[in-house]
Amino acid sequence: MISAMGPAPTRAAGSVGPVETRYADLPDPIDLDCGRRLTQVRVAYETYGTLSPERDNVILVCHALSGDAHAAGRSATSTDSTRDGFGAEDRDGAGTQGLGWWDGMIGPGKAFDTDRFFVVSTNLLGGCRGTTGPSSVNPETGRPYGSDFPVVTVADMVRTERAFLATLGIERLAAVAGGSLGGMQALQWAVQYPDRVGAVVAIASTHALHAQGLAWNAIARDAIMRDPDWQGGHYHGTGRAPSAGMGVARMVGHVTYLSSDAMTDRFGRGLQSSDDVRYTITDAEFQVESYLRHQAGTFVKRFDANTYLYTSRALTYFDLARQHGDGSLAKALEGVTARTLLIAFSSDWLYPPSASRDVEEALLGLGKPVEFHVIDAPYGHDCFLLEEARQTPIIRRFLSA
Ligand SMILES: CC(=O)SCCNC(=O)CCNC(=O)[C@H](O)C(C)(C)COP(=O)(O)OP(=O)(O)OC[C@H]1O[C@@H](n2cnc3c(N)ncnc32)[C@H](O)[C@@H]1OP(=O)(O)O
Ligand SMILES: N[C@@H](CCO)C(=O)O
Repeated sequence: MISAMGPAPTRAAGSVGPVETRYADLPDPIDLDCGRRLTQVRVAYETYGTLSPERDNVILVCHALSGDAHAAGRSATSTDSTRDGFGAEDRDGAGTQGLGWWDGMIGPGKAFDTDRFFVVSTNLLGGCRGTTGPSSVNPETGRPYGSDFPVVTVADMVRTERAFLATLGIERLAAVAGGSLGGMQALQWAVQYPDRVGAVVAIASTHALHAQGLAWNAIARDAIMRDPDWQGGHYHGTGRAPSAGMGVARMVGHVTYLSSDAMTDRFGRGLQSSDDVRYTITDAEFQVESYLRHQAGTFVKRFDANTYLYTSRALTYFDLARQHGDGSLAKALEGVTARTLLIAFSSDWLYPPSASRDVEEALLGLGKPVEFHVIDAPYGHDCFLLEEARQTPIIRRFLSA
C-alpha cells in the first residue's frame, strides 16, 4: 500500500486525525464549455486513507456551494471551518473548529471508510479556498481575475478534477460522491467519463434545479451584484468588498437549505431579547432574524463574493438532459456504466426527492444498476450535512457491494 499522507498520524477513533490542504498545479490548460481556456490552474486538495498499489480504491468527494477541500479531520493549519453553524465546542468538548465539513462521513469505519478507501477531496474550479477562481491572479494581467474570470460549468469542474487526479497518477475512481452541487459533479462524472467511474453517490442532488431554485439563486446573486462595493466584480485590492450583499445572499441561501417545519420548531415566533417587542425596524427582533444575521456574518468572513456568483451560476446551468441528451434524461444517461446510489431527504424542497426519482427512473429504464433511498428527516436540504448517522449504513452497504 502507498500512503499519500506520509506516516499515519496519531488519531482519535473514527477520525482521520490532523490533515493539511495541499496544492497541485496542473501541467495543461483547461478548455472550458464557454469556449475560453484557463491556464496555470491550481487545485487545492486533501487526501485521507491509503492508496492501494493498484490505485483502485479511490473515492473522490465533491463539495457543495460553500465547501472546500477540507472535508475530514482537523486542519493542522487553519481554524477557519466551513461548518458555519458549529460552535467552538462540540458535544464531547473536543471542539469542532477546524473540522472538515463532512467529518462525520469520512474516516475509519465511517460511510466513506478510510480503512478501505483512499478518499480525495478537492476545492472546485472557481473556488476561493485554494483552487483557481475569480480571486486568483490572472497570469495575463498580474491582477486578480474578478469578473474577468470565465464562466465555469459543472462539466468544467469535473474536467479539472479529472486533470488533477491524473497528476496523482489516478486514472479511475472506485466512486465519486457528493451532496447538492457535489452530487451534480458526481452525476456529471458518470456521464462525462463513464469508463473512469465505478460508482456514483449523489446525495440531496438533482439533474437540473427547478424554477424556484433558479429564482432563489438569482436573488442571491443580485444581492451581491447590487451592492455598490461589488464594483463590477473588481473589488479585490480596493479595500472594499460586497459584504452586505453577500450577507443577504447567504441569508436567502440558508433559508432555502432549511425546511419551514425545522425553522418553526427551532425558532417559532420567538423574540431574540425579551418577551416584549421593541418597535424597531433595524434590530434583529426575532430569533430567526438574529440567527440569519449570525449565519451571514460568519459566511462573509470565510467566502469570496465572486466565487459565490460563479458557483451559483454553475449549479443553475447544470442540466444533464439539456447538455447531454437533447432534452432527454434517459439519453443523457445512456452511456453511464457506474452503479448509482441516490439519497434524498423528505423535507428537502430545494433538491426534492422527485428530482432523484427522475434520475432513478431514467437509469432503471436503461437497465442500469441504481438504488434510491428517501430518508425521512425534517431539516431540509442541509440534511446531507446533518443526517450522517442515517446515511452511513446505506452508503457503506452500497460501497461494499
Ligand atoms: C456542503 C459542503 O459541501 S461544504 C459547506 C458546509 N457548510 C455549510 O453549509 C455552512 C453553513 N451551514 C450551516 O452552518 C448549517 O447550519 C450546518 C448544517 C452545517 C450546521 O447546522 P447546525 O449544527 O444545526 O448549526 P446551526 O444552524 O444551529 O448554527 C449554530 C450557530 O448559530 C448560532 N445561533 C443559533 N441561534 C441563534 C440566534 N437566535 N441568534 C444568533 N445566533 C444564533 C449559534 O450560536 C451557532 O453559532 P456559532 O457557530 O458561531 O457557534
Ligand atoms: N449549506 C450547503 C448547502 C448548499 O447546497 C453549502 O453552503 O454548501
